[in-house]
Amino acid sequence: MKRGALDSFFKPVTPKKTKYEASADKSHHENYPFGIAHLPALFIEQLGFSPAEEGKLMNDQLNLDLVYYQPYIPSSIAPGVFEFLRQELPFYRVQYNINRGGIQTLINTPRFTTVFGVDDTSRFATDGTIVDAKKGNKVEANRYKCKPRPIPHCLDELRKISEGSTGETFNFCLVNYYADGKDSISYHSDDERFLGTNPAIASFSLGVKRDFLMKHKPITPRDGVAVDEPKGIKLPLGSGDMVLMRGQTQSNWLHSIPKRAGAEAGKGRINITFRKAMVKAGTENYYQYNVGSGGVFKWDAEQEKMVAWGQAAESIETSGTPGNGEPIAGTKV
Ligand SMILES: O=C(O)CCC(=O)C(=O)O
Ligand SMILES: [Fe+2]
Repeated sequence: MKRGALDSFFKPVTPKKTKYEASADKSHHENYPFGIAHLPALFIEQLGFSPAEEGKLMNDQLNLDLVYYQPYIPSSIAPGVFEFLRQELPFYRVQYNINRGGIQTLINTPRFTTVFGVDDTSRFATDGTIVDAKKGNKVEANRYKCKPRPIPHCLDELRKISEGSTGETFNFCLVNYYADGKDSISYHSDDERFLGTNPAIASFSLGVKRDFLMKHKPITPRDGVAVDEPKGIKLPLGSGDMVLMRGQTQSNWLHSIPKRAGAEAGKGRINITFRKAMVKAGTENYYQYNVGSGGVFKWDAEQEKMVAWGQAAESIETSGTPGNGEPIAGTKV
């Protein structure tokens, strides 16, 4: 008898216990690669209508306006919500071309991403079709080059609670999955014109703790006199935490999740941001950089990693890139 067979005789294989009871109900849409499970009832119950802790206002620095909830999602369910979302959502590893000084460079987004929603000029009818937000009629076939899809139930529950507790409204949900310490997002601000002035962004963290760094944009000297920028900020975002960025924050501050080394570096983290895009350029941009034109990835609980879903892995590596060769505003590496 082979050793493996002997082992499994004495040690029955017990499937890894998940931290949540999967719901049989799923959200469906023609632009989802697969049905997306509803948020388990226990999580909805535990989330309630308000954050686990009251938010701390951080507005004592120049042009900074943050509310920091530590945590927002109760610690009793945060590990389960993390595991659930990592397991159930479709993810992408987007590649695109940029043109730097005449040289084409292929950019590999250093994290998994996914996105749901549509800008304020449109909405999804109950049958999943996109209709004009004002007139309510089916939108012209060429309104979008991308394939917008509604926010699935599991994320929409969180969106509704976030709207209630922040007084803001959101029509987009972007999700990042940082598989390990090598995944990151470089310094940027979410100040695209399609978000309008002073956009509010609710940003949730789940999984391993990662540092969220903020620094003020360079201040142009006034009357030839240099102005010192305020000192940088480091928020060690833990599972369940939420940061609401609003007011002048995006137009004046940059933020990043740097790569990290160390014991926790092998563990995953999910970031969920709710935003409000005003015009269709926002929809095109978000799908271009968070879905792209490559393959879908899904969490494999046995291999404990994201694996190519439903198509040959090679086609992901060789797929066309969404970039148009021009330097593109709003790219976030
Ligand atoms: O992962 C995070 O906390 C930040 C993500 C972020 O800044 C973004 O997606 O624009
Ligand atoms: Fe950001």
